Amino acid sequence: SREVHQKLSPWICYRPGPTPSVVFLKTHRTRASTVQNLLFRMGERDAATFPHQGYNFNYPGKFQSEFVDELPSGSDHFDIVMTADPIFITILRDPVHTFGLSLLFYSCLHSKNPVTFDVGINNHVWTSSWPADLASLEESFNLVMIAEHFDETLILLGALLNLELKELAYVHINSRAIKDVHPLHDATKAKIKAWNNLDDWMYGYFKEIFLERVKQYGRVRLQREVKLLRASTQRIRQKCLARNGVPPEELEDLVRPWQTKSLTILGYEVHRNLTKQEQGFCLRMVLPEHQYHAHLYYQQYGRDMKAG
Ligand SMILES: Nc1ncnc2c1ncn2[C@@H]1O[C@H](COP(=O)(O)OS(=O)(=O)O)[C@@H](OP(=O)(O)O)[C@H]1O
Repeated sequence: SREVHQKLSPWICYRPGPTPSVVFLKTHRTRASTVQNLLFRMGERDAATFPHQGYNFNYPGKFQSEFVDELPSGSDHFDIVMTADPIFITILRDPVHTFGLSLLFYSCLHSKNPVTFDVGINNHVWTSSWPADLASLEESFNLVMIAEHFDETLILLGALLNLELKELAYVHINSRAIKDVHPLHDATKAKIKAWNNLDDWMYGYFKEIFLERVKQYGRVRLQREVKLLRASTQRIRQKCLARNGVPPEELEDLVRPWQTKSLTILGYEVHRNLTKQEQGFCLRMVLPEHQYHAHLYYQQYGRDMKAG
């Protein structure tokens, strides 16, 4: 909205050079909002165009380029959805941890193999086309991040998109309040795994590929860079954050995450004694996704996003 936009506008710093075109497939409860936040920051840096259709492109319907119905003047669907050689990225997490959470979050969610559904392959039963489907997914995606190795995959993302350490700094977006975190018993974990056998299989497949990528990159080099990333992120968090894990009622509208009926989602408060430039950076790092969408929309179209 205009208000969000006005509070955020001082930060923009375009970077010269070619700007990559990126497609990020956002899976559910996989730490994807945290990745999305840094991709939004990168897009702003590059004055990129973002497609919008509400907040979620009609999910759980399939994505269609026609959804991107409001285009900046002078562009057409082809420009926006099909730019040459986009970089495809997604993130997966062990289904044991995402499954129950997804159901709590989205009552409309497909109840079996929700992540397989998210990536667009048959999520009901194993069919003989499954191995080929996975292979073609692997071919389509330049990087499948693995949430359990978040910082390691972030380094791979940084290498792919040519991002600096500062641009990879993050806070955990969409964290649940501790009262809403219930550890699972082993028997429940086994049941979830069996119920979501396709998600589990896909996760295992891409985890192997990730480990292979790590080998190619160089384990020692990766660990060294992860250490640097953690130190830099730590410094940035100290500089930016006045408070972590703040309940919604104590946050101003700008930084209050969207809440669900069953879960409390926590947010962050940014220090007040920052320069305008620093404040622009720090606010963006903690900005919940709805506010960030609204800001990008306003920036692109010069008007507020329609409700709904
Ligand atoms: N970097 C990093 N490390 C560890 N955990 C992280 C990280 N980033 C996000 N999170 C946790 O990811 C959960 C939210 O996932 P999503 O952003 O995919 O959720 S959503 O579907 O978009 O709502 C949510 O998990 P829970 O707090 O367990 O619910 C976030 O706290």
